[in-house]
Amino acid sequence: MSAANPPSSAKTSLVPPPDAVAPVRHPDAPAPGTPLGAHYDLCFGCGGGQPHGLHLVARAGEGVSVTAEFTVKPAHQGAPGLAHGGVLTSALDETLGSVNWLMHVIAVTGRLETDFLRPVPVDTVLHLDARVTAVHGRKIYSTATGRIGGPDGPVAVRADAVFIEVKVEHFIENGRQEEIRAAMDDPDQVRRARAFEVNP
Ligand SMILES: CCCCCCCCCCCC(=O)SCCNC(=O)CCNC(=O)[C@H](O)C(C)(C)COP(=O)(O)OP(=O)(O)OC[C@H]1O[C@@H](n2cnc3c(N)ncnc32)[C@H](O)[C@@H]1OP(=O)(O)O
Repeated sequence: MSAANPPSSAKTSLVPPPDAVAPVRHPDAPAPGTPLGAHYDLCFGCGGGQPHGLHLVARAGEGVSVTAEFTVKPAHQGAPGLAHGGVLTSALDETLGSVNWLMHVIAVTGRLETDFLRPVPVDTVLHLDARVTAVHGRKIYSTATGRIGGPDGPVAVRADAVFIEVKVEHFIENGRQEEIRAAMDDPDQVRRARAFEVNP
């Protein structure tokens, strides 16, 4: 194994360590049922201004959980008439990313493992559900499902993930300046806060 392709190890395990703690919903988190809106207008997952994006719509759930819907469009195909697996993983990633906001924590995906259980045809609405299961230091352990045929339909995809809490500097130091400036100037205060402040 080369250094450029390090092996996964216990450090990247998706199983929380024994001394992990339960996630805590921030007192100012939006009430269950409240739409979360996009954290960034050009986000591939949730941004309304991203013509090639998923336009996923997420809502706060109970505790540290969210629900979301994503409609598979013809642009999302892999096999003829079926959603591309990477697109479905993106929908899971976006849903899992949005749930961290209920703790008012900024975090990025460290590891994401997806199970594909059923094919998902074009025009299907994928009903997503994500929740944080445990927190250990900066590591946030979470899980998500995507169902078809309705919110209580069969599970088509599922994922487990570890997100890593980061400071806002993560984006400022690594992102492109023109997009960072545009996001900071966003007149939508909630969206600007979700992108750049932990405790607005
Ligand atoms: C503006 C929009 C806002 C809102 C943002 C919302 C965005 C939503 C979009 C969906 C989400 C995405 O796709 S986010 C984009 C995709 N992800 C990324 O680009 C992340 C790229 N990776 C990185 O930048 C880095 O590797 C980090 C930040 C993840 C970790 O680097 P670091 O900060 O130096 O931290 P490090 O010391 O290495 O590790 C800290 C702890 O995390 C553990 N850890 C580190 N990497 C992993 C890993 N892959 N899997 C498991 N665990 C890991 C370590 O073992 C350690 O545990 P211990 O020793 O403490 O026990």
